[in-house]
Amino acid sequence: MVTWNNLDTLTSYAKLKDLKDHVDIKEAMAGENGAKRVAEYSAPMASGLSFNYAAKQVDDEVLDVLAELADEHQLVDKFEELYNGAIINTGEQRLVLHHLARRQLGKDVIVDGVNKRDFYVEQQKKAADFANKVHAGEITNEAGETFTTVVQIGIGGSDLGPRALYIALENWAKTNGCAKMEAKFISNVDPDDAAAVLNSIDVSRSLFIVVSKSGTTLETLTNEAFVKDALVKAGLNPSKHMLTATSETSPLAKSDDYLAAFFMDDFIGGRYSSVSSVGGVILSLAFGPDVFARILDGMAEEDKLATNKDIKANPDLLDALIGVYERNVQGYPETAVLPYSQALSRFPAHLQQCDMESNGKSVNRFGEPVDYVTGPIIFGEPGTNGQHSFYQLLHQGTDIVPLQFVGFKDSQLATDVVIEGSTSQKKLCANVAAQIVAFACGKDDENNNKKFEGGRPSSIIIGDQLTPESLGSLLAHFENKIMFQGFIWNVNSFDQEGVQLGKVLAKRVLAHETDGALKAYSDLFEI
Ligand SMILES: O=P(O)(O)OC[C@H]1O[C@](O)(CO)[C@@H](O)[C@@H]1O
Repeated sequence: MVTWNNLDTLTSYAKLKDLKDHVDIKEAMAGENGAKRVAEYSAPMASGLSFNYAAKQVDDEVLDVLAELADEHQLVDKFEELYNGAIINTGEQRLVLHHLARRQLGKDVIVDGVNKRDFYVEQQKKAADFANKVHAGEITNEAGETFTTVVQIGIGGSDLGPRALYIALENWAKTNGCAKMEAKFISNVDPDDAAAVLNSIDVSRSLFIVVSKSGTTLETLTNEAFVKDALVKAGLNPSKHMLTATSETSPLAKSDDYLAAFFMDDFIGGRYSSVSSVGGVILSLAFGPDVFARILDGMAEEDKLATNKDIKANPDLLDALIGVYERNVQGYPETAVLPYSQALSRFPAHLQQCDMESNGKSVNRFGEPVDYVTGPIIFGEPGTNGQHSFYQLLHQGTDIVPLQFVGFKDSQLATDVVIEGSTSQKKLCANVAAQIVAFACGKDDENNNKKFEGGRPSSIIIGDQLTPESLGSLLAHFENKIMFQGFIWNVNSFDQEGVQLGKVLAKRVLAHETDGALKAYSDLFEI
């Protein structure tokens, strides 16, 4: 049995606090010692990735105390409880089972007589069969033509993860002969979003997946109606073009308006649902079920590493612990995620939801206020574009922002040219290497304006190439990191009351049930 305690009750946390500013990264990363750290401070991840933390503000002494904290706080035992079906989501009294959708880990979890692993696998098979039939031309439009495009209608967790994964593999799939259908996404209730997507496709050859776990989200239901209207205006029968991915208890599940329905359940939170039916259907249609299965394999392999009690062999836990040291001991309020990979352009957006919706909490899992800071602000952009934007603040601003770089030795598409002695890929890699050292070591100058203090911590996840497997491992790494941080802060990372309030108020505005400031703002828009 594990015990759930606040971070500030731990002996190891008191010890950790004594290690504030213990490591001067500028000094640690200088000369041969820096080279030694790069070689030593590296934890293998799944799919050939590795987590290199040489430029983080840690040394063996800090790492030892972080290991003590992991033990004292029973972090790996808590993970075990989670995947074996304990009620970890205390706010909503729910199990947290997204790891089961990756088909591995733990005992069978039976709820109301249903084996949950079997349920998720069954839904994956259903999506695979459906996708295979669409690709084989066995499921067509009413004119007998094949479907060429699939459009996901969803928002938040029903959009960001699947979209980030699709973008990550879109061009890889084209180069590797596994691009089956083009995918598009409609999320915003701004009519320009749906209109722009509809204008860019042949609706008669398109499938639309209405993705909503609850089946009640205003934006998604509005966009569904928007698309149905376009189908009807084009003389098409919406029920021959629309699919749904939803929970079995949602209003969408009871409708006959869909060509097919795929299910998930309340035990997989929206932001952790990318490889449940929420992302599984569109990714299987876009790339084929085999590619989707490869993403799952990459996730499962990384999940296994997250069960290691040795923090140096558990990169997800180690990353989480270092992040807590930076947030709670060093007092850094943000973290930037900086992939040096254009294919990962939407990955930071997905992580923003995953991390901030999970750990942006002020009360512990029992509803009591906590006396320490919790989740950091997450933001990011792909490098090198970010370098020409907000890196100025990262290098010379008054706040220190810990950085999480991601980079690959090889490009995805293998189309490259040598210009002035190096390929574009080499230039990309040179930039990330240079940035890590520039942030850590800085640069002295007599002119203060040109002086870089350095001492700015970063880590890098590095791999050979972004493939379905490494993408899956990368996603699982961050999901697991966020989960471990939630355990450390003793918050419930699996509900999101903070985002529900806006939804309720918007409905009140539309129903004209407002007064005071809400009415005044509504009037500004003549609602
Ligand atoms: O899948 P649903 O039920 O439409 O919810 C969509 C999203 O709405 C939220 O509740 C808040 O935006 C997210 O957590 C969730 O991913």
